[in-house]
Amino acid sequence: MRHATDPAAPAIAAEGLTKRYGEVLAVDSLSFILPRGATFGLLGGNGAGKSTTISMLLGLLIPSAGHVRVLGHDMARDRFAALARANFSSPYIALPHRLSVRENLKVYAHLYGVADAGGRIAELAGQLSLTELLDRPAGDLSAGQKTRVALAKSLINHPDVLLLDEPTASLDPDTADWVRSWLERYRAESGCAILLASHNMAEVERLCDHVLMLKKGRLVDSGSPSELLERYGRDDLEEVFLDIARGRQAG
Ligand SMILES: Nc1ncnc2c1ncn2[C@@H]1O[C@H](COP(=O)(O)OP(=O)(O)OP(=O)(O)O)[C@@H](O)[C@H]1O
Repeated sequence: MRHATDPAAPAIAAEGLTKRYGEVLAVDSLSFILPRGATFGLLGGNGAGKSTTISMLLGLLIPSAGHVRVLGHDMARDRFAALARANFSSPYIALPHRLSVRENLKVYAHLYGVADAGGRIAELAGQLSLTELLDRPAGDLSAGQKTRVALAKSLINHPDVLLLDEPTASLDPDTADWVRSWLERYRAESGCAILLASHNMAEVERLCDHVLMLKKGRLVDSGSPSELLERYGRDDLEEVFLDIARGRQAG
């Protein structure tokens, strides 16, 4: 049965979230709460469990143990109500290549039941400088252009919760900066909660209110960027990341 979304519920509440692949404990008892309107960074080295976590939060992977609530909905029992109000972007998910950008966005608009699909696509294309690309096949776009299309796809349903896996991974520095400014503005205007997995520490420092540091699937530290800098006695988050990755203790 679908339940109405509880406006007081946090965007995401994960409790004891665990994923085991045979011998590999990809995510190990991860608990956190992402409040409405906040931006959290999910950090960790290669294989730390970021993508596995995001997949479980979206209900694409069933946890081996633990629970996730998105906007108050238990993802094990009531995930469609949550998914209608959430969205995601990942560089690992390719859009159908032969469809044009517009056709791709239309498919997603219909999947999410967007009332004025054409209007919403035109609006996002204007905001994300995609208007000239709308009638090109998605497969012909450059990596950076595909990233902007993926971002448009992730916003098609005006989500309340946005999961972004490496949103600026293949963008040149100028376009990446533009996307970061855009995300900052979007969050301020929409009140959307964002969970951002990134290897770019400057990006995390700029966009995130709070950072979750994963190592081998475990949450090894967390705090606001400024709290982490102070705790480790560092000047930038990249140095904190290296301290944690290399097992150095906080100051
Ligand atoms: N389908 C799978 N089968 C077996 N092991 C898997 C599977 N998917 C992920 N893993 C393992 O789970 C662990 C976490 O992987 P995950 O992709 O979540 O890490 P990540 O933090 O997203 O890494 P990266 O930064 O490299 O993208 C890794 O040890 C990985 O090898």
